[in-house]
Amino acid sequence: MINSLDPLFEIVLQPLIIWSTVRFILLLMIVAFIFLKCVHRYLKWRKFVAIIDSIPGPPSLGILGHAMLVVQLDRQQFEYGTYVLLYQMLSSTRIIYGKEKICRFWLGLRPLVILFTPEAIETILSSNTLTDKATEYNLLRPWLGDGLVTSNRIKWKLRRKILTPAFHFRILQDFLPVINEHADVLVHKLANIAATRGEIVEIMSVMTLCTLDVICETAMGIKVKCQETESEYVNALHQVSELILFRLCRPWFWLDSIFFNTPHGKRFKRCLRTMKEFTLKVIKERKEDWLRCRSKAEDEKKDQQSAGEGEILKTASASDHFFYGEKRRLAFLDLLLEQHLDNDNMSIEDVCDEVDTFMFAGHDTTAMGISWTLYLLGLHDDVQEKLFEEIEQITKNFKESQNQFTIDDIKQMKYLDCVLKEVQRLYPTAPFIGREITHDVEINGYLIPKGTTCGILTFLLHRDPVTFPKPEHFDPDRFMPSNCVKRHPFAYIPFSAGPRNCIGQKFALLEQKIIVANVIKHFKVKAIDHRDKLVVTGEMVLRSRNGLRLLLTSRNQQKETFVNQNAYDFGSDLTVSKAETRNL
Ligand code: HEM
Repeated sequence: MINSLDPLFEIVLQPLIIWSTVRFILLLMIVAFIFLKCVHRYLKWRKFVAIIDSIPGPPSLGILGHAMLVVQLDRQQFEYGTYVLLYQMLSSTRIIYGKEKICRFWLGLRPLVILFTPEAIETILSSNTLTDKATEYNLLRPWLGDGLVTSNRIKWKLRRKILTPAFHFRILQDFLPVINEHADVLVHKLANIAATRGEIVEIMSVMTLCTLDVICETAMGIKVKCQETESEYVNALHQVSELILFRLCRPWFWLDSIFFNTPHGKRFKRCLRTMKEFTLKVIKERKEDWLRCRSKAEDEKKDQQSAGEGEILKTASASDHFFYGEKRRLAFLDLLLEQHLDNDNMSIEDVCDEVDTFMFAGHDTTAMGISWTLYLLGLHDDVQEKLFEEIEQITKNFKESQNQFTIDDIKQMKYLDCVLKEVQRLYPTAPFIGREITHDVEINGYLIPKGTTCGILTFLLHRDPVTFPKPEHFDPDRFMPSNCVKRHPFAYIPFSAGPRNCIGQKFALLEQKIIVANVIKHFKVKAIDHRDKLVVTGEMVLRSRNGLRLLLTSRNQQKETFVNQNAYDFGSDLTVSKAETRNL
């Protein structure tokens, strides 16, 4: 019997047994490999946690990190939201960790290292290899996609190269009439509000609409008249920025599949749709103009070619008609469209990402810069009067037909320059700059390992009592050239520094100067609330959650004919902001 099974055993069963054994050994090896990999990962993670925990910071709760703090703060039901409390806690980091000059937190499994001294910040910002934005910026991606603020590495480098010419001084100079025009509309609007509303104005909401008008017409080449009609875009923008912060401090909402199925996520999507519709409209209108002008230029070219070679030289100006036009204006959006339509360097999605990015970065920032400036001027009468004298001195020399500030006038606004700088010191529009640590670095004797988020708090940096004695004191003279000589180059960085500094800073200064000069020329401003009454919070930009209220008085009632002039129609409802202070 056994003998009859032998061939069967040899032919069928033996290979089966061998194969099963091999499979078992292979499986064992795979399991052992996965196990060892997990152990390796775990040991690596333990080492990483040990390194991070050697940096001074509050004790945390394992994988929840400091997220439990958010849950505890949520229970306080603070009127202006948990994020405000968190921000105020971060802003007091120096009180506890001032000696160590560094502090770390855990956002779930992500370590966040906070820096607030010039030397430490220089190490990060001056590096050509640490240019990636922090992973947390990914929360902006559903909105800003891969635009200049959020993109990294090759994409960012290429975009930065393409977009830099749009902010050339010669081009900015051509924007002066547009900025002056919108400042004029603003002055009329403020006069109207003052006349019909008992003169108290919440300035942030008014200013946001003005700067949105400016960015749309200068950078996008489109008149949107936000100052004269209500803007759904601005309301949606406020909600989106609040929701991003809501999400940021709750790591359990970082997964899209979870967040977008919550009521907050659904509201985020609705607001995003409103904003995208607005930017798409802007792009569509300009693209149609662009195509119309291009075909017109091509027709002219053909006509001139058939007329003879001598005429061909003229074609350049014909095709440039649109870009430079009679007013010599090259909108930033045209540059994008040129890359999209002519050079195939950008898809239409890329254009949308950049438009969304610049619409946001180009208006909310300057709106806050101007609002904080007017607010602080409203608290410091002496500074306001000195500034008014400077402006008077300039306008006294206006030629007879001149009613706008020119580039030479702006160059003379030296005191205003100091005022704007001091405002950005105390209330930096961008209060937080985040970088991804992509290779180990050493700061203040502590190793910051790859995979850490580095947070630069300009709000704290600018309050360093060594660099800025009596840091809470508002004193524009700090920025007189002779007082800046010995200052560390990274002690004051409202526009960031190094390769990823603000591309729009010259634009921002120009716009802020023209608008502030126009307002102060026409009104005396007085702040209603003292600084300790403000609920200051570092959202995407630094704002006061309970507003910045100003009392406006016309400087010369007799001369001011605009008050009841109705030169501009602002609609029946002058309530321009529906800023929601939802308790997130
Ligand atoms: C008072 C006004 C402004 C302030 C204080 C400001 C500040 C800043 C800061 C601090 C950064 C670096 C952010 C980071 O690294 O996370 C930045 C980047 C940027 N800003 Fe501004 N900004 C202002 C106005 C503007 C304007 C008017 C525009 C456009 C017209 C603009 C466009 C940008 C862009 C595109 C970036 C990203 C640059 C890059 O990563 O290469 N900003 N800004």
